[in-house]
Amino acid sequence: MNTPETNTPAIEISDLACTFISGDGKKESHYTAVRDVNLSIRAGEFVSIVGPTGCGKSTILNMTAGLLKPSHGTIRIFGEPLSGLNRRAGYMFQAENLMPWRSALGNVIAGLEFKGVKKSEAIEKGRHWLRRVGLAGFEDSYPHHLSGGMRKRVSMAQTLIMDPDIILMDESFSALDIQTRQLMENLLLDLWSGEKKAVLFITHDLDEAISMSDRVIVMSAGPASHPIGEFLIDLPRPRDVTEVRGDPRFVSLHRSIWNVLREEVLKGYENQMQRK
Ligand SMILES: Nc1ncnc2c1ncn2[C@@H]1O[C@H](COP(=O)(O)OP(=O)(O)OP(=O)(O)O)[C@@H](O)[C@H]1O
Repeated sequence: MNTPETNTPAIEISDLACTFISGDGKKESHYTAVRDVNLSIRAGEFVSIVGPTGCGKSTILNMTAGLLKPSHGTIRIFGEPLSGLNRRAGYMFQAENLMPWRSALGNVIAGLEFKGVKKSEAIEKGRHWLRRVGLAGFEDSYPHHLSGGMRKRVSMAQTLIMDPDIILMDESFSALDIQTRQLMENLLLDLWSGEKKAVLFITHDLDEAISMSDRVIVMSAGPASHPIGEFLIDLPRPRDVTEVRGDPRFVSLHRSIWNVLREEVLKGYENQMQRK
């Protein structure tokens, strides 16, 4: 039987808007990046947001992380209105966020140490998570001795060791070469299938979105960007992100989503050029 907690959406975004105000006080300019955003993500669901460049994907993610305050609307996390940092979420950015002066193990356990977990317990958990991301034996290596893919694995362990109910990922793998990227995507799916966290995944890459997600949301071009399409990805799991791309259903989903996305991408470029 489901508990009330599992029936409640992990993330519920209602009438969300974000207007950026810039200027020096004498001359202000307002830019509404997103408006009328409504989105609900179940516990354990993997949802990707795709959209043209500058449509506000990161803005939505930052508001869901509690790093940016909405200008309008509400975000509920497991039913509770979000105010301040989203403490039920772990966040993985595109950029490197490892501390260069700490070893791989030191980086992985930093969050637990900050929370006051006993050192011996944190180390045991850290070793366990490094093993799970395929980095057993690299506990004492420093970030500058690790490849980009290995550093990403450390970041993943660093996020998952905190056991968040929600994982927020912003273009997390886009800086990696294609082979490493697909390895990381499969690793993430593998870990996710065991842990069943809610994942909100932002990407430019439609193939990546389809191959990983339960649902793909398409955003309109900005300003005042909002979801304009929602596609259920009914591909069987477990999935291999490379193999699934050859599935005829993948190809037909790709075509349907791209039909909606293509026009927005063109509009997005035009709008960006006009703002220059
Ligand atoms: N602090 C800010 N002040 C003013 N405008 C901003 C600010 N942050 C973002 N914007 C604008 O808001 C819009 C949405 O930005 P955001 O980074 O969320 O888009 P995105 O979809 O994640 O972009 P990309 O796909 O290129 O990463 C963009 O046009 C951006 O220029």
